[in-house]
Amino acid sequence: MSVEKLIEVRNIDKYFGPVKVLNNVCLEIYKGEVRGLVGENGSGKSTLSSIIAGILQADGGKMFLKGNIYNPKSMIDAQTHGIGMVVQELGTVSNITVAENIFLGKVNNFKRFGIVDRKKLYKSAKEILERVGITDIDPAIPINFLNFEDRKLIEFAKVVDENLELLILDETTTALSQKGREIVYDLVQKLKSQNKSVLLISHDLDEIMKVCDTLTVLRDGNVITELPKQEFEENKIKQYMIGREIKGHYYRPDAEGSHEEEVVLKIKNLTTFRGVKNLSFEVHKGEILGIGGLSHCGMHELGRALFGAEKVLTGRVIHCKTGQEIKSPFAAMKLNIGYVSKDRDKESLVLADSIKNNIVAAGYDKVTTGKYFIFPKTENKYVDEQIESLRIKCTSRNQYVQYLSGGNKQKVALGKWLARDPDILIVDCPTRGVDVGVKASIYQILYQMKKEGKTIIMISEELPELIGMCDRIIILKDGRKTGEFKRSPDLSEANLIMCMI
Ligand SMILES: Nc1ncnc2c1ncn2[C@@H]1O[C@H](COP(=O)(O)OP(=O)(O)OP(=O)(O)O)[C@@H](O)[C@H]1O
Repeated sequence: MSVEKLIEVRNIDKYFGPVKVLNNVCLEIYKGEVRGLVGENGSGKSTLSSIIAGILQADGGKMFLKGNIYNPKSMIDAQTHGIGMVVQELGTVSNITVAENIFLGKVNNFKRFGIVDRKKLYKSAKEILERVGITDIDPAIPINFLNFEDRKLIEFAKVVDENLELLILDETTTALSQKGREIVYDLVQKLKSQNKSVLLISHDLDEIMKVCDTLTVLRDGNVITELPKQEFEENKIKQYMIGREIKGHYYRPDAEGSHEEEVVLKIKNLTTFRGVKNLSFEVHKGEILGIGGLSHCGMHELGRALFGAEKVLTGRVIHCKTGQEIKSPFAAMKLNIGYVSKDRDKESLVLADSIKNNIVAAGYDKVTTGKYFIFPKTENKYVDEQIESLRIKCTSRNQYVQYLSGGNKQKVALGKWLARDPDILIVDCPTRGVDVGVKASIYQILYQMKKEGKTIIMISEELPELIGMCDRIIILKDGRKTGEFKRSPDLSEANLIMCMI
């Protein structure tokens, strides 16, 4: 890290309507520095980084880039100044190719005699992909063919060009599996060695402590402290973030697995259109079953198939109590099965609607009195219980979900199903983007559900979460089961990884 200052953010204020979300924020990033930015959900991290990346404009304060006033009017303007950001949710455009996404707005540069030279376009895109370490994605395919993780990686390729001086990563790694994360960490190291800078937003404190040189903690829009690497200490950082100590167990406290005898779901020779290949297993009442693996292992498709939302080629998912086959989300919901998708903005939430309507959407039968009546009081209580227990940071239950921070959106996606109290809950990356305090509460809620005899199927890319919470873990590779582990104090990440690669 050099002593040359790249960017200085001085006394930045930001309001959304009457609400002040950044208050007099100051931040400096030096050349070759990897700076972490942490804070609770809704503390202002994305807002601050969006201002630096030209996506939002500040209401007060100044920014300087290499000593000169810096006031980007748009993301493209920021990029021409060497500042690129990978946003929290999907930043790619559907229905066009990977290459067209990479060269969005610049495809005309590949025109010869009025026609786009596709060969040249794909070749250039391939070079860019390789530059960031992505070798297995064909630039000519429509981006819709890729899963969430690969689409996220394409965004890296888009922002990392020779011009880049500061790369901002907003909660990107939690959307990635281990392989994707390694690509990102390698890239961060490469940029650092070239004296370029990185601003890394993450709720994964292990990652922050490993990757960053310095750290800024935000709370309620205020900078609480700045720490150099030698002062990084997990508990201290958590305390700065949430202003109190996290007491009790983070994961569940018991060391041995347990569940009832009763089998609630039977999966028989399941093969889906994408991902899953000839998979058979059973899930029990009162069990937390973990499903893990690398990004393309089929675990996300499996989650969708268990909820009847994925095209099944052969095999069956059977609800044992009724003997019914689960063939659609409607059938699954009638059997009191819930599902939280990894792709929360597209599959779990209606962004242009209120928190209240999103949470009630899965539970109309729970708030209806008699056959037809919904009393506002009952409905509001149903929603407010989730807002309180998950500490959803919002102006009111009527606030539109699109105006919530990423982590708070995730809480709404989860609250929608927790409120319904399902007998079987399938959660795909349940704590993605959620801060450490709420993460602990979510784990407690899931453990409590298990103790009440509910079944939870937890699909996760976070191995500590699987080890910490599950009674049993199934590992998939190329859509097939390659390992199965019972809960044990001796179980390590290395045991699981052996079956993943
Ligand atoms: N467009 C918007 N309109 C109104 N309020 C907004 C808007 N965008 C963000 N907010 C609010 O600003 C506050 C800060 O949000 P921000 O996304 O910066 O938080 P964050 O620290 O990045 O959170 P997370 O860890 O959950 O991603 C939140 O209370 C959020 O609801």
